[in-house]
Amino acid sequence: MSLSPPFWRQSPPSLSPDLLKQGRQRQACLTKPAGSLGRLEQLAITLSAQQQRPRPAVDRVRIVVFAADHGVCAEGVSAFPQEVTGQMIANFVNGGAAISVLARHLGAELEVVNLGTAHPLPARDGVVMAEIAPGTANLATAPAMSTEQLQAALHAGQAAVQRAAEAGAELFIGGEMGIGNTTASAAVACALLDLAPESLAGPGTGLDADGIRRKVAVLHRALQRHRDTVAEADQPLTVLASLGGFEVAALAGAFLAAAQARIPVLVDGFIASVAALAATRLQPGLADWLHFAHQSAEPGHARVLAALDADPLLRLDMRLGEGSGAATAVPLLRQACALHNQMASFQDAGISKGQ
Ligand SMILES: O=C(O)c1ccc[n+]([C@@H]2O[C@H](COP(=O)([O-])O)[C@@H](O)[C@H]2O)c1
Ligand SMILES: Cc1cc2nc[nH]c2cc1C
Repeated sequence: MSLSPPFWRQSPPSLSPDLLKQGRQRQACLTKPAGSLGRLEQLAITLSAQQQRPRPAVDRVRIVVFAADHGVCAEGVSAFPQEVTGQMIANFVNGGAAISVLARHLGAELEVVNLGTAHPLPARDGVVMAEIAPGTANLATAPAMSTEQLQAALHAGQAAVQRAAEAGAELFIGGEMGIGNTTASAAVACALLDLAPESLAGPGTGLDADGIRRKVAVLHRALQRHRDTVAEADQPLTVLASLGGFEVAALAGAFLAAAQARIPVLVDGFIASVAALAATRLQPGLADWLHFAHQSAEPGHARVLAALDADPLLRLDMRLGEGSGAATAVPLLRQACALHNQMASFQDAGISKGQ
């Protein structure tokens, strides 16, 4: 009996050249000068090929917020205390968080997945309990997680996508919540991109200049501590295990699983983009399935987007996480689809075509 490889070893499907061509042809006959709807045109064409339908739609949007704590908080790398992660889980399901408001506004489904908080929380309605451990280990002094924990996080991402697919999701947004996760994400990006901590560490939730210097020093120590392991062959996975967070790994798993389920992904801010970077290093074909919603105010995000060759749709100086930047870009995707699907053609409207 041959065992199939784990889902993160399977390449995502490629986009149908026929549907891409059909989409381009449709855009060319709509009543507008060619190219005049700018990036909205390609957005609709790509969504059409991703969804394998000539008339794409993003009416059913699934937002999943993966939450977890980080041992590296012991180094004083965040402006906020660790208990905020658990407190925000309650806020998400009580409807008071920014992403709760945005999800309601969009008519999107919001799911919260608890991957493990420092002070374990009781089970409650509206929270998927998928605790791996009460947070990661301190990545400055030890591997953030074991291989088994990494695999559990990847599978938690896949399971969330399976629930989204069963609910008929037409677009997947992966959000995150984890005090300390800009340090873990910066560490992962430094290792994957071979960049110095100075170019990827930023204020996160609001560190001052002294705080950022401390964060940079912690990142230097972490990269030194893990330098032999992260140079190994299976790099994206060892980097995620050594330096990442449960929610970062779950996002990477979710993005890969979404592509395999042919669900387009709208990527949020710095942390989500680092997860996308690790996942595309594992499976380069994932890039065809990702739309980048915004450029966060977290300074390292620009570097990560450049490495992904991504030009995000919005620059609003947001730096919240939770999937909030991605949710903010959903109306653009909806408008791109409405224009593609509903505009009259030159022929139908009896309008003369240009050259
Ligand atoms: O998405 C972003 O670009 C982003 C930028 C800065 C901070 N965050 C959020 O802030 C938290 C991490 O910040 P910190 O300072 O605790 O590392 C975490 O819950 C993220 O969702 C998110
Ligand atoms: C209040 C608060 C809300 C958040 N949402 C995502 N990260 C966050 C960090 C803090 C501190």
